[in-house]
Amino acid sequence: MRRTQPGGPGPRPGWTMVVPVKTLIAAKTRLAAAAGPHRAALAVAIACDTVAAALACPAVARVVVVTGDPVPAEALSALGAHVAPDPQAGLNAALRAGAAHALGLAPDGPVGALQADLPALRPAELGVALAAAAEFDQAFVPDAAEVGTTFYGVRPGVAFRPRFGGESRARHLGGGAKELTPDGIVSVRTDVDTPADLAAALALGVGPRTRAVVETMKESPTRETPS
Ligand SMILES: Nc1nc2c(ncn2[C@@H]2O[C@H](COP(=O)(O)OP(=O)(O)OP(=O)(O)O)[C@@H](O)[C@H]2O)c(=O)[nH]1
Ligand SMILES: C=C(OP(=O)(O)O)C(=O)O
Repeated sequence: MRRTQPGGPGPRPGWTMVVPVKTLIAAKTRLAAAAGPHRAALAVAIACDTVAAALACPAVARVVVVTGDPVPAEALSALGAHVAPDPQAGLNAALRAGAAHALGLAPDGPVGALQADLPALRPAELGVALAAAAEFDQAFVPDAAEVGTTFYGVRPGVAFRPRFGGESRARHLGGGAKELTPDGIVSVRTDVDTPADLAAALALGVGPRTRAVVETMKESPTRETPS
């Protein structure tokens, strides 16, 4: 989906959000025991709720999903995301490929990387984070545990240098990005990797797709989620 400025030609100014989505066979392994046969469906649902919330944020002009898997590619493209191929060289390479794709779509816009595992994401809270990020050349939002990162973004014209993976908060700080922890962005920081994270996101309120898969997990713990 390509949004245009009301009354004006060309792409709407605003953030291009790059969202990386792993091949499903390798996704959400820390939820394998909890999700059983629903693990892949849960990964897709979480990514869909994340992308739907990002697309509903007025500061976001478009979302570029980077994935090598046709299943999330189809589901996320149906929501209105662009899809770029995964170079299959790890998370940061995928994000850099997505950012290059983003610059092809909107050469003068800010570019952000957003994790795909934020099922409780609220568009207004993402808007607070993006407004704060726009004040700095490079900025990031640490995850709730203050170990990893859920968002990293750069102003137009600034080199996009994501340093995700493991203890990425420290690497983003070391790379000179401004850490953003304003009030009112808890949903931007609530990433879901473990069963405890999923419980925290459910307490906050997840999107409808994640909610539906979690309900199926409770009702049919051993039967695969119907597609
Ligand atoms: N396109 C792409 N996305 C990736 C890659 N590695 C990780 N991701 C995504 O980056 C985010 C963080 O990934 P991880 O925490 O490493 O993986 P996960 O599937 O969420 O969880 P675990 O399997 O439990 O580690 C998620 O949005 C993943 O889908 C990659 O090589 N390519
Ligand atoms: C990849 C990261 O996180 P996680 O593995 O916790 O999703 C990160 O925080 O950089």
